[in-house]
Amino acid sequence: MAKPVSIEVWNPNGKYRVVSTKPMPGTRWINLLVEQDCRVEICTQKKTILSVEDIIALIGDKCDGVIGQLTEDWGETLFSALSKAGGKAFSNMAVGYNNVDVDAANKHGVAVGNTPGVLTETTAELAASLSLAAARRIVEADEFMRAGLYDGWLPNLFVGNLLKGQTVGVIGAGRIGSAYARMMVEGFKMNLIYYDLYQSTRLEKFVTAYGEFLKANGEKPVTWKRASTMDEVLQQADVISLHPVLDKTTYHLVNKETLAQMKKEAILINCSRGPVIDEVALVEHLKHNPMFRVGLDVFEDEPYMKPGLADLKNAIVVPHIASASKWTREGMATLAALNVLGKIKGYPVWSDPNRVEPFLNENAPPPAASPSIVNSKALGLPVSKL
Ligand SMILES: NC(=O)C1=CN([C@@H]2O[C@H](COP(=O)(O)OP(=O)(O)OC[C@H]3O[C@@H](n4cnc5c(N)ncnc54)[C@H](O)[C@@H]3O)[C@@H](O)[C@H]2O)C=CC1
Ligand SMILES: O=C(O)C(=O)CO
Repeated sequence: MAKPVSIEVWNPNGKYRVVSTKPMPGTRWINLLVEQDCRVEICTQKKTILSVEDIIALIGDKCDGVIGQLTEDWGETLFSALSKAGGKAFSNMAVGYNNVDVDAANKHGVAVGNTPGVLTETTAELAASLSLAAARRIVEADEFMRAGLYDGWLPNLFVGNLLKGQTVGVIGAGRIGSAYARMMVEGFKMNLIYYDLYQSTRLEKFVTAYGEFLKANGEKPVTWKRASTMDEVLQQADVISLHPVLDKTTYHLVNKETLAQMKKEAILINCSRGPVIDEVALVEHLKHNPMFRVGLDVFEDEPYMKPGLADLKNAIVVPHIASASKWTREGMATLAALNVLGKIKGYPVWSDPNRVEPFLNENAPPPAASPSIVNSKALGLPVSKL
């Protein structure tokens, strides 16, 4: 069994043992645990993705809760090990929890936390950055400059797409998809078409109000449309950004057939999860459609890219950094720690995981609750009255 060797310990005499499988940004999360009598053990092993065996070794014989990462496989084996060690809580340091088998957690009575809300704007900003970079061919142009190829202004040099007046398509208009839509509509005066299983009334009201504002100022108003099928978005949008959860319904949502429906010069952005796109089909599509561009933060077989993707000039690729702002990453660590702490202390679960701001205020103690437990109903956990 591969044993993690390198561990940093805070408050060695704490009553509750909480393990974090990775060092996380900031110190507030550590202080909050230590103040509540936790011994905090942080795995500092220099190995990016810990195996199930590594994590079993970390859990050991007695462990009250674990804070883990989206790269780890939290299934039957780990929940069984955690439960045998007396553990009652696990939190992903992520809003997405497709790496977690929630049924297995339910079976072992382990609460599963995630970190919604705190990464909404940061992730949407990266999706917007990729949209702009793809539209204006910024990465290609940067490489051209650094290669010393620029020898003077030319009318046809790196001509890209104007966003103003074009249509932005959002698939999955939840927290992040809606934030991205607002940025693109307000920032670049794009019209919106979106597809989601649920209506996003707030988003629709925002676009309507902004359209009225523009009209009152003598400008062309922006418009919105809720598509009844995803195909409508694919066919009509000039920029399409993917923001759904990853589950059975969204696996390979973008594939050979759906790619063929998109405009030849469309831009496709993915800051959700890699397997939402069939990446082999995408590589083929990019090869045959040089004006089609993509901005990818996530990959089907992370950390790897499918063969050929890295060679394509019409693809911009970044290493899953959409939530990587200091405020967000520190906030994710705080929410993950408070999820675990809340369960250990027997606190109720916060009633609205879309409203986690009170937990992020550095100048006040956090509410006595777990900010977001995804299986709270299945476990019959009490809900906070706050
Ligand atoms: N690249 C990155 O670093 C990050 C990636 N993410 C990913 O983004 C996802 C979304 O996060 P949030 O917006 O906070 O979640 P959310 O739950 O607010 O939004 C997800 C939306 O997807 C919709 N949806 C579900 N199935 C669908 C389907 N078949 N077709 C269309 N829409 C569907 C839901 O109705 C919901 O509105 C996370 O689950 C995570 O996987 C989140 C943060 C950072
Ligand atoms: O929170 C998530 O789901 C992430 O992907 C982290 O960046």
